[in-house]
Amino acid sequence: MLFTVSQRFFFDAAHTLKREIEAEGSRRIHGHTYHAEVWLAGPRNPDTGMVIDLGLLRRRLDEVRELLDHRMLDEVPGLGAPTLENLCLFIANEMPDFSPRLSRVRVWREALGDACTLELKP
Ligand SMILES: Nc1nc2c(c(=O)[nH]1)N=C([C@H](O)[C@H](O)COP(=O)(O)OP(=O)(O)OP(=O)(O)O)CN2
Ligand SMILES: [Zn+2]
Repeated sequence: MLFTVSQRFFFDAAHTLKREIEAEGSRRIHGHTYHAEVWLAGPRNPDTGMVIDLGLLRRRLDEVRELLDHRMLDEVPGLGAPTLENLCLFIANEMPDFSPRLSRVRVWREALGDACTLELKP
């Protein structure tokens, strides 16, 4: 049996984005509230009844959030262009200790209805 546990966090950040369309607005420094969710898949430990203690995931996500919250995303080392795709990849890459179980990362902007999901396991 495979169980999947997940946790969400949000962060507020500024960015600019070079685009072919709607370029003017995107090029000006502005901010969004981003939401992220991380899924871990694995067997349940029969002794603990857990895939992993979600407190461990929460502690790691608090550290990842610190790298993004109230930041200018254009200047975050290792992110690249501040797109939803790169934010998914950045969050996944900041959790190497969880990678054997990391199955999905999703980042979205409620206000705009934009979302991106990175699938890490078939
Ligand atoms: N594949 C992707 N396409 C786009 C992304 C993305 O992350 N991946 N991001 C954007 C924009 O950032 C997003 O649509 C928001 O637009 P933006 O100009 O950044 O901010 P606004 O508040 O001006 O949003 P409006 O849609 O103009 O209201 C685009 N494409
Ligand atoms: Zn934007």
